[in-house]
Amino acid sequence: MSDASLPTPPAGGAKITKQPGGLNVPDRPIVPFIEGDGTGPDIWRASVRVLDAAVAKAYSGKKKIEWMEVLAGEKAFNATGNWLPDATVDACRDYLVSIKGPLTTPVGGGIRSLNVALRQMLDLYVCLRPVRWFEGVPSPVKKPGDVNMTIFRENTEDIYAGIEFEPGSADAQKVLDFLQKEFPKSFDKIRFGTQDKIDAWDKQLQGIGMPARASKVQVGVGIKPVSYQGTERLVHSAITYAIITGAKSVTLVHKGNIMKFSEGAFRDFGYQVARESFGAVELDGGPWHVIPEGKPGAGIVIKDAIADAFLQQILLRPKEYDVVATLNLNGDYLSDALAAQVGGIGIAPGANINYVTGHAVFEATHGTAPKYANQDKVNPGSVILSGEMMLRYMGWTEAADAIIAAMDKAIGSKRVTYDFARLMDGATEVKCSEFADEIIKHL
Ligand SMILES: NC(=O)C1=CN([C@@H]2O[C@H](COP(=O)(O)OP(=O)(O)OC[C@H]3O[C@@H](n4cnc5c(N)ncnc54)[C@H](OP(=O)(O)O)[C@@H]3O)[C@@H](O)[C@H]2O)C=CC1
Ligand SMILES: O=C(O)CCC(=O)C(=O)O
Ligand SMILES: [Mg+2]
Repeated sequence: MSDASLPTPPAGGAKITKQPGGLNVPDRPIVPFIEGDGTGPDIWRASVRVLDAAVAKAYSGKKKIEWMEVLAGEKAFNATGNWLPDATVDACRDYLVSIKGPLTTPVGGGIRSLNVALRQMLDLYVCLRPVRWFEGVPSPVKKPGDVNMTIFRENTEDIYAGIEFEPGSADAQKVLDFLQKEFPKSFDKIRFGTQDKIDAWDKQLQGIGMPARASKVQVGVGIKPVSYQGTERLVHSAITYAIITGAKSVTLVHKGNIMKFSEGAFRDFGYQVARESFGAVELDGGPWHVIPEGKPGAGIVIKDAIADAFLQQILLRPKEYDVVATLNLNGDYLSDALAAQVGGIGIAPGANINYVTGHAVFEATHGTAPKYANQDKVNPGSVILSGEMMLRYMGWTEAADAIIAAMDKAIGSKRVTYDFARLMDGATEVKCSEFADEIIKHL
């Protein structure tokens, strides 16, 4: 590990710590931040000014965040030769609460996702992504105000666990050989798992005039673990959140008709958690459940939906859903789709949280949007609202409320970044930094 990766704790700041029932937040907490790749630096520069201004205004200078930069992604690699230095992970662990910009992940080969790695290393099992509409934001749907959902995406399991074997590699062949020996019926379901099957297919192709090919076995294999404990902690968090916020329902979104023992298990585990931890009972013979009278959250319906149907339902009948609990990959797709319904991922915030240890890393739903890097152009709203979630998590609700109110007014002023301006009648396009100025003006 190079020394360049070691952060310098700001003098005068103190650590946030976990205490029973919540966090202990000093008046000058040290909060590590990762600037991010691509548009990350532009967005962070704009966002940090809004967060600081909101805190200064809300507490008249009595409270202040002491920011501590930690390196990850391209900036870390250039400075240290390491994409995700241990010192960065250690800082996020030691200081409990941190915030990050997006980090690039190459498609196919290359490094695995640093974003996913950080979530796994800190066991941040909930990816919390609230989706709401701000008055005036242009949207492709008729009634964007009907969308008010909170996604609880499982953050540590599923295909994102990263247990994958490269097509044509010796390891992939080992896995295929194991399946062939131990689970021959399952192996037989792999359409092109043996040379015989490939040759037979090539022959069919030649039958319709295609030239002969010398193709080999090349099967990429991924493993999709879904455990009871992983599901339990996610669904428990979602139902608890529904109780605290007075939500009407929690919907378990899965593709359990096809992936019976992974996504189907998620649904069954979810209902089990509802019954065993919250006393829910079957509604009209099941499978939906309801929390009965006399229990906290009485009346909350725990239901489920198959992911493909759910994606059309959220467009047609969004009012029927509020808290959503789902697996890692579904949650990834759903977050962007729902964000688009309320105006795009320019204002889609998120948090990765372990409610047991208190560790939390706040980050936008969007990625690095590399084509706009260093143009001071994109919407900083997602990171600003992720910061708002962070302030709320820290108990600094006055500052968080001030940001929401100012964001509302800034959007109302129609001085907005390109993503909104291109769809909003009578809007003036402003830069990323200028949109931050607009929010600060309304604090
Ligand atoms: N948590 C993380 O750090 C994440 C990282 N990534 C990584 O980011 C990289 C790029 O991913 P990509 O698939 O292009 O997805 P991105 O989310 O980075 O960008 C896709 C499109 O979304 C719009 N967009 C994104 N951010 C903003 C913003 N702040 N304001 C306004 N519009 C925005 C732009 O749309 P338009 O073109 O219409 O203007 C952009 O072209 C990949 O390496 C990916 O792995 C992706 C997601 C999350
Ligand atoms: O890690 C990445 O690069 C992408 C992750 C992602 O899309 C997400 O978490 O929403
Ligand atoms: Mg995503």
